[in-house]
Amino acid sequence: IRDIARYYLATSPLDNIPGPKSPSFWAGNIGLLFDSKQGFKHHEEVSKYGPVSRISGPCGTRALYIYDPAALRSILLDNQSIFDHAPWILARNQILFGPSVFSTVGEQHRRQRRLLNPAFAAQSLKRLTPLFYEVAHQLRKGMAAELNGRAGELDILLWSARAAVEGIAHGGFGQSFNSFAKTTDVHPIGKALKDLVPALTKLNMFQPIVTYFNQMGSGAFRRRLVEMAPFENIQRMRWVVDTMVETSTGILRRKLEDLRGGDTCSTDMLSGLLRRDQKSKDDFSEEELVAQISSMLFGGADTTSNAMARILQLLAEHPDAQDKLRAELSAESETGDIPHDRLLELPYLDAICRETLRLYPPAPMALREPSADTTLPLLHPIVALDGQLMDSVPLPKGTMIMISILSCNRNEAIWGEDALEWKPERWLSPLPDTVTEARVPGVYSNLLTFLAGSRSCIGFSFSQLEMKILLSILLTAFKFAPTEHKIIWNMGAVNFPTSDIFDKSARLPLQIEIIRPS
Ligand code: HEM
Repeated sequence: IRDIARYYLATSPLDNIPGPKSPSFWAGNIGLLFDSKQGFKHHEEVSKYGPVSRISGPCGTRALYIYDPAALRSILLDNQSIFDHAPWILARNQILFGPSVFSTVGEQHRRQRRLLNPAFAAQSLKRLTPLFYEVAHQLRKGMAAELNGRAGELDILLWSARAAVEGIAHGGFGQSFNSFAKTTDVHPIGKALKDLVPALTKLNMFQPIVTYFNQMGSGAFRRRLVEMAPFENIQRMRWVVDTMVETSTGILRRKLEDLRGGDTCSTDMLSGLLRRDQKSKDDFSEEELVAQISSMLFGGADTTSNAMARILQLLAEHPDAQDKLRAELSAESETGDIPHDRLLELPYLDAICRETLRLYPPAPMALREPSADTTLPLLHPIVALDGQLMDSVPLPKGTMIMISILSCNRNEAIWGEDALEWKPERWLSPLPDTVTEARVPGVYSNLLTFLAGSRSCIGFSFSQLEMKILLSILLTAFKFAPTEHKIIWNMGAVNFPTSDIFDKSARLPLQIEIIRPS
């Protein structure tokens, strides 16, 4: 209690940094920044205070909102050992996935990334090309069957989600969840992955106590507590986690059986990993392997499907861009699927992907917490509340940091006055000097979409290849147009669209015409 009183009564160097008023003591600005309806507007409001601003975390705690490139370099690259996930996020991820890259730190995290990296290297990904084409053709066939030879309206988010889950299943594990089958045969993992983020959001109020929960008694005792909890959302979450564990365990067992049975041909990532693993000294334990499988399922499904749906919506709204992309793809695919190397070279396809992932990053923010007092350098100095110019910000240990991927990618000081416009053409000529000079620490094209450093997205090239293959098949088979329904993009850990049809669940209707029958 004394520590809590001291925190609220003491002044902090952060009090001198300008920032917005807190809309609520309990949720602070963080609540609004994650709010599905008001989140985009609040990001815009907060970003106006500059590339670093003081915001409120839960229960009136001090937090920072950051999109200054030098500060981001310090957090994500130069001092990443002191900037990691907050303990409660690691504890939550441990419950959701087990000991995977999402929940481990330090040497264990580095070892896991070292073991996983070869599976995501360019040569390994190239071998996934036929597997992704198989998924893309299944997607095209499924959509064409649903349209039954006529133009009609389809929920493109649903079809993108099916393709993304199958992409991980085929490319990641050499298996299928029957996502394109009639509903009764579909594996429940698709629904579990779709339910995970909404269920987590509804459990937000329990998140700060999750660290203590993880320290209570044995695993069996904690499991019993969860089973007895009289909350629908906790029971929904239990079903999601159980489904992920059962599915991942099943995937691993089947794969091990195949390899013991002499399978030397499978090119999926898990086969490659297990073949190498048999020779490695510090290889994964079975528990770690199951945890990585669950993490790949989660990390790769929702992000990629929402990104795909966004690209198709933009193409529907920009028929000129759609025609131009179709012309580029059609010219290359007259004799069949576009070969891997050629596909990655296509300039307009690449520009469409980069521009969409710049303006609409599917995961718009990331949270971090320094484990020691430190100072953040700034590329763009700010004027403090006492009138002084600050070119660095003192940062007390334990401060919640919101890295705004969204505001960094939309920063007009870097991208120019047209930063808020969707302009694929900007990628077809050299980028402005302000972009290169800013040295944004992203692993992808001066963008923060896939973050940077030791916790950058391990699947970013995987998702690029998968999306390009899906687009190459869809654009040459169908024409996309908007419907009369209004589409709203909602803020969240991963942004998602809803429309005014029936209810408020995630969907994105588009009008689709078949232009090349299979
Ligand atoms: C458009 C698609 C994707 C986007 C925008 C995206 C974005 C991100 C971001 C921003 C992070 C960092 C989160 C944080 O530390 O707070 C991340 C981490 C991660 N992503 Fe992705 N991702 C995408 C696709 C994928 C795919 C396809 C996979 C797997 C096949 C994947 C697996 C992961 C994993 C395992 C991590 C955790 C890495 C670590 O902590 O070491 N992601 N992703």
